[in-house]
Amino acid sequence: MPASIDVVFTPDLLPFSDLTGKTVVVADILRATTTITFAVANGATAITPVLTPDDAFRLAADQPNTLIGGERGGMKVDGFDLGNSPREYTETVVSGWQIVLTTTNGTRTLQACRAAERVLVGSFLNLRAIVNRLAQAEGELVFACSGREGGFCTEDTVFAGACVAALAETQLTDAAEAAKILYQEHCEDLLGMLKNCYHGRSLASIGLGEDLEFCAQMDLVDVVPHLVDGRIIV
Ligand SMILES: O=C(O)[C@H](CS(=O)(=O)O)OP(=O)(O)O
Ligand SMILES: [Mg+2]
Repeated sequence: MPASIDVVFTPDLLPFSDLTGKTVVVADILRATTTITFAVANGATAITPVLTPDDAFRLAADQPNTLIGGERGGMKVDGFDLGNSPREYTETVVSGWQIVLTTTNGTRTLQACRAAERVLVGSFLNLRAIVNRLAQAEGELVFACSGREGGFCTEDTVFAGACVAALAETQLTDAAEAAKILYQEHCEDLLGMLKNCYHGRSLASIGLGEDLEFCAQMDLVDVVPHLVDGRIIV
């Protein structure tokens, strides 16, 4: 069991946390870490998070068997193979392919956590698998919420709180305690929480409401994606 748990609400707060030697779980429920989880569960060989579309085009140009995915403003970038909807990342589409991914919030958070000892990728889709892995971890555990354009978001914090609630008997920071309370407020209706939160309403307004139902699914897959040398693998 981890010795302590902290929750960092936005990537802008990460520079104030020394991640050295710690286990970090990155959360971007809407939608990057849900998409990554589903893609690797469906056989994507690796996912490389990058900051910009230009970085993505440059990196993919050097590598065979590579798809480029991600969004800006929630929509697929011109010239990309895939957007940031997890529903696009089916076995038929991604099995055997590596993916270069850039999104507004999630890939930025993944990049910001590289100093950590280990970086895991969490979502409701693999919550049970993440909790089982963390129950065997020692040392300090940090949940890095991706938030939205530097601000707080409910859905990532609720996910962190769900994990905190499952990891009993661990010392919690005030932020981890607050995340647990927010989860307890929403645990009976995760889909309702996704439909009501700012990001969920914004995705629905651009025709991506079906993603909310997808991202609310609990324990759909049994994988723990993790970052190794800048690439996410299982
Ligand atoms: O694609 C998403 O859902 C968001 C984009 S935005 O914040 O809605 O513009 O990106 P993510 O990095 O997955 O939060
Ligand atoms: Mg997000």
